[in-house]
Amino acid sequence: MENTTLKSSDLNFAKEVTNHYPEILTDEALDFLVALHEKFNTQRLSLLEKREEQQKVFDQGKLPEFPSETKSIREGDWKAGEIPHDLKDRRVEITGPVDRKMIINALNSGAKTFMADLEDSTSPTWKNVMEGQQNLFDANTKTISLEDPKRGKSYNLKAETAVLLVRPRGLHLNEKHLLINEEEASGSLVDFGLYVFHNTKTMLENGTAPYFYLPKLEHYKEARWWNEVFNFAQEYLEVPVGTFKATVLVETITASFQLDEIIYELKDHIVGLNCGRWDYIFSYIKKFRNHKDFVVPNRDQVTMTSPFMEAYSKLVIQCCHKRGILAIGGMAAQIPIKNNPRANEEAIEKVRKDKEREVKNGHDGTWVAHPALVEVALSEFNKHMPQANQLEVSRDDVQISEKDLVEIPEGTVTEAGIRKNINVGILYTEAWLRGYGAVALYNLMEDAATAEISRTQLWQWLKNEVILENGRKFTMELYIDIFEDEIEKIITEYGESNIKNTKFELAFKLFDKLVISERFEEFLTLPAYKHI
Ligand SMILES: CC(=O)SCCNC(=O)CCNC(=O)[C@H](O)C(C)(C)COP(=O)(O)OP(=O)(O)OC[C@H]1O[C@@H](n2cnc3c(N)ncnc32)[C@H](O)[C@@H]1OP(=O)(O)O
Ligand SMILES: O=CC(=O)O
Ligand SMILES: [Mg+2]
Repeated sequence: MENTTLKSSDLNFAKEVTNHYPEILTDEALDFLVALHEKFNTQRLSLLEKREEQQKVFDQGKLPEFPSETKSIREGDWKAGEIPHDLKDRRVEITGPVDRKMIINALNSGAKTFMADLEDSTSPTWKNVMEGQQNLFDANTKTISLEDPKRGKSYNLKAETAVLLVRPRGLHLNEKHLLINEEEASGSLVDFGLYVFHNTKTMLENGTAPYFYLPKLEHYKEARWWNEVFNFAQEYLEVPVGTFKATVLVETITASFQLDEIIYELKDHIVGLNCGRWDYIFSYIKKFRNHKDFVVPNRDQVTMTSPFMEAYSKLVIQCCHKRGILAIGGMAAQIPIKNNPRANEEAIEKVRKDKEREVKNGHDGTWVAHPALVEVALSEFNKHMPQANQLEVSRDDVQISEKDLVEIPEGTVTEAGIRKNINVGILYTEAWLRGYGAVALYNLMEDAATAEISRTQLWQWLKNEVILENGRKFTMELYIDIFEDEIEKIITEYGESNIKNTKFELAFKLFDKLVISERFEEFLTLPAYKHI
């Protein structure tokens, strides 16, 4: 174990913390968080600064390139380490927040694996984060259960459950309720640290191990940081290097240019890459937002068959299989539609087609957002992939260039698209402020990544005063007109008196500021986090 100079007495709770969750925040666990913070927080902050420097380069009109300094890694003949037995077949992965009921439902859903999410689909209130850790602990000790007396329902684990993976928060998010040496802790390190501290022993006894999804990486040096965090934690907890496993989300445009490098940095721990399509679209718009003539059409016109999205997903498959790891697909946003069988059938058909495309392209697995979609995805993967995975599919036929990865999708920007972005963005922000990180809106799953697309598009269209399909220019005046109109609609729908019991007033202000500010906010959750 390494010597540290900070002690747990250097850790304080923010004054608004009233529940210290003594079973989760034990003295020993806090010592571990302090050690992680001391060793890795400064590096985390400097990686975030590097992101800002990179943005300045993009703002000058530059585009990403395959890095010259790592050519030998890209061209080298090497493979990542072994995939453990319980991660070899990941044909259907269900995802969802760390809510107690949803954890039980997801583990029982029939999916091969379950990604318990402290990121895109969790609003990181102190309660959500701490209770989430308790729920994960209870899931691993198989003691998790829940009674819902109002609905007369009991929730218990089935004999056979999905393999558990956990997604900690991204590097950009602080945990403001924990102050270490007067600095806010890192959300990533708190989520990761508490999880491995409390669960490693039990998981190893159960024949599995702590498995992670690592979100929003922008550079291979961020993968290196995570690798060092894994190594440090494994040594601290006295388990062998390579015990923990990671699947990295490829959900930033810059990561696509460094796939081999990311795998290489994490090669003792990595078992897969995943196409996080929603954040990827967000990142694409965000990074090139200041490029001349860069306009991405309405959100619903950007799909997995848009050339830049197709290029990226195929490159992920090719690169993963070359290095012996799994290429997991992404999330179709459709969820089951109650009380409208025809619309439901259409939604399910969209999911089916998406999964068919993924498996035929060579993906080894995919994501679903809802238990009722497990069967749809399973049957597509079973049909086209009878074996556990398709690592043998090399996709050497695919040649993806730097240009292919950034090709601007064709389409239109419409007033309806603007209205939808405002409406969905506000509804999501309001829910997030109340502690809900994933919601169903207009029969689609919305979470932080999809909401980011909405507000980033508005910012970018407004800044560039794009010409809409109807020939009008999207000026500030037009934005204000539409925004006020959309607010009116929400107020009418909810009723003046009900609005007072919601977070809409704050959501209106926050969302409007995100859109009209001269300075682009890197993540909408950063200003919103001040309010939860
Ligand atoms: C871009 C990305 O990062 S994608 C990954 C992150 N996002 C997600 O994981 C979103 C996951 N999905 C969800 O959170 C939910 O499906 C929502 C919020 C979209 C819709 O949830 P609901 O409105 O509760 O849906 P619905 O009423 O149809 O749920 C029916 C049942 O399924 C359960 N359920 C729904 N989705 C899930 C899920 N993902 N995992 C586990 N259980 C679920 C509900 O809890 C409910 O259970 P119950 O019958 O025992 O009460
Ligand atoms: O995290 C997944 C995404 O699509 O974003
Ligand atoms: Mg994401």
